[in-house]
Amino acid sequence: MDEQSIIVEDLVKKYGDFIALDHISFDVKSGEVFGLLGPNGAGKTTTIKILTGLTQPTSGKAIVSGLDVTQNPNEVKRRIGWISADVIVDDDLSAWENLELQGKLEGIKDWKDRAKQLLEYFGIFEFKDKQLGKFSTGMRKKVEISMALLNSPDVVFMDEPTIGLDVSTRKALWDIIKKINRDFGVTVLLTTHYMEEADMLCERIAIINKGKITAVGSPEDLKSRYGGDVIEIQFYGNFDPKVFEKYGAATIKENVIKIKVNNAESILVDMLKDLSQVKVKSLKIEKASLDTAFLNLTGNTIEEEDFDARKFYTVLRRSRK
Ligand SMILES: Nc1ncnc2c1ncn2[C@@H]1O[C@H](COP(=O)(O)OP(=O)(O)OP(=O)(O)O)[C@@H](O)[C@H]1O
Repeated sequence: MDEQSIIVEDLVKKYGDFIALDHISFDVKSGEVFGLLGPNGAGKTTTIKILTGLTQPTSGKAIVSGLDVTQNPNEVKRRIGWISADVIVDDDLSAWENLELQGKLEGIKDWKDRAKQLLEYFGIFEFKDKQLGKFSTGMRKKVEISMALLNSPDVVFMDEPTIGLDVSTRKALWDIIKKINRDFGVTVLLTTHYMEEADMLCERIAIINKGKITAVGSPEDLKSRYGGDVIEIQFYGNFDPKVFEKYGAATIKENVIKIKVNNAESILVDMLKDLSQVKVKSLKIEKASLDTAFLNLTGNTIEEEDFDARKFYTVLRRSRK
């Protein structure tokens, strides 16, 4: 299936003079898990807000599930689900009451059957009357996803779905996202600033930085196009760099040379003869990663300081309640 669930064309969003989205374009195929990967302030949330009809673009086109969001925001809202730290779930209500509220607010006639089906699917139906605030983080996420799937959406938007989660809950959530994508045929657009998450979860990724999309492709594609492997050789004593510089762009520091190549394994085979002429202390291969692709594309890494404290504490507060 190659039909597109989301089409973004030349989208611009300005807040006063500030350009939050600078002519971005990408599309998401039906049934795909697609990721917007970028640091804080890149424009990920702004993109989701436009696609979910929460804010208007300054210019450009945004089509979701065949409809222009700016012209049919309410119909689009009926066809999508949304999960984010800002989505309101009430910790004082039970899982069932939260679903009921969602069902009634959205005017979903068969909400009861659907809610039962979803809670059973996630294996938490027996806890339906338990107060949401008493759920574990993992179970709570299942309720949040059930709420997003209640209206049988075509597309689910997830804004930083795993922010603030511990590693094992994060990985469990990746499995759930993959499973709902497969079992319900739902298209998923998620935002993340975790490289590993984008790599593990997304069929395709758009790298977004300072309001611009710098590349779109599968993780493998981006790694091979922009990542590059690195061969690091440490020598005993002096060596002639020219012998190794011919294999790729090299950086030399004391008795260590790092050579950037496309495919380290095949280059090493060619290099064997040269290596046999010198005394090698150690040899290391660093395979291409999304980190190196991101660095090469944007000139920056997604640093820890990039971490969004506001969202993190929202999640933390909830999980503690
Ligand atoms: N209502 C607003 N008024 C002014 N500037 C805004 C507004 N909303 C967002 N911005 C700015 O637009 C830029 C993009 O913000 P956005 O929230 O889309 O980024 P993001 O990639 O989702 O990062 P985050 O994870 O921090 O939300 C940021 O520099 C932000 O400060």
